[in-house]
Amino acid sequence: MFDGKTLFISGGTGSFGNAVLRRFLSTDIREIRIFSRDEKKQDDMRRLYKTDKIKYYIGDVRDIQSIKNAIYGVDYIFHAAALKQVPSCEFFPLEAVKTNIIGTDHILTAAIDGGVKKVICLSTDKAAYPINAMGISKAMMEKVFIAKSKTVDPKRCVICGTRYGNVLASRGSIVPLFIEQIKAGIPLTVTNPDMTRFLMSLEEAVELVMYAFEQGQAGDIMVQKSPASTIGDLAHALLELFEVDNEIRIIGTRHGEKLYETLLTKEEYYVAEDMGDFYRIPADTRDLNYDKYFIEGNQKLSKDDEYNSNNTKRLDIDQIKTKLLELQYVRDELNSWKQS
Ligand SMILES: O=c1ccn([C@@H]2O[C@H](COP(=O)(O)OP(=O)(O)O[C@H]3O[C@H](CO)[C@@H](O)[C@H](O)[C@H]3O)[C@@H](O)[C@H]2O)c(=O)[nH]1
Repeated sequence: MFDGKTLFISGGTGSFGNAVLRRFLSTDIREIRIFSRDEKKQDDMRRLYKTDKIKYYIGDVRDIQSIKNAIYGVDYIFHAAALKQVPSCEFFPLEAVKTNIIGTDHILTAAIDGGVKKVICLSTDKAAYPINAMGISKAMMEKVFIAKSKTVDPKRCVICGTRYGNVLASRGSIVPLFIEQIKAGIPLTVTNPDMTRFLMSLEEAVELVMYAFEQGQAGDIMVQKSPASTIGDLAHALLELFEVDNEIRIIGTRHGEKLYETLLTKEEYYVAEDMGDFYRIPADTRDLNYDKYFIEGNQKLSKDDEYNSNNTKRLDIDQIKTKLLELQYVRDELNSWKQS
């Protein structure tokens, strides 16, 4: 489906963008446009990939003109640009509003005007029952793309999204931090050992976006069924893999953190379509004339549960080790550790 097509990735210099590139570079895709703010990271990628298939665009989703300048001839968009760190968004919530909410509207407006055929917006479990500024801004982002998807004929442009949990070993996340601490011989800083998180690999995150690309209809949010672990078990799994016994230091929950994450709220679980390895949360297609719809009320709501990191499949320490060893990054770190 991507043969001869041009794909635009906002926030394309991040872990997700690089994983998409690894998947597409050997295909017959015509062009991949990396759109981001950071010229240094773009330059690093230019040197790494050394291919004409990738074109680099400096711009910011906060500035719609910079998107318009880069969107001519684009067929599809993966919209990954975001402020994604929970603690920093807690201190700078307006920055999250500007990038995650208004930036998404800019991407969608430019996409519709520019004749883009499909846009996949990446969201997070933290958008479900959100309690922190990052999650609240992502929840609003979802509302923005669902509303926007109704303003355009899907034959012209389909707008949909994905929601996923913690991506193992993504930049700035807990696995690289624990590995750095192990290598430095210092205590592993665990916020709360009983906290649970959904665990996905980067490849699974790309798989979910590809699934949304193939199956997503206007306004859909696609969710991948994922296992979870406690943070305490994750720390122990890494200690066992590296065969070390660093102290585990409990540092307490950080600003805006939840004890567990939700991928489907109770209300969504009720309407979601089970698609095997995935759930599809369809957009509510009713209009504002609610009196037409009174018989469609959600009478069954109370009997169904939500889908969260406490009630999904829980990995034990051995299973976490197996999952970690699937990651090239962990294997590389482990090899260089064993050689040193
Ligand atoms: O020193 C630390 C830092 C974090 N944690 C814990 O590790 C887990 C994961 O933390 P982190 O890797 O920082 O990710 P999250 O804050 O859960 O957020 C990530 O995962 C989300 C999906 O849930 C994405 O939306 C975010 O962009 C991404 O940063 C959490 O339970 C933290 O409490 C520790 O135990 N010790």
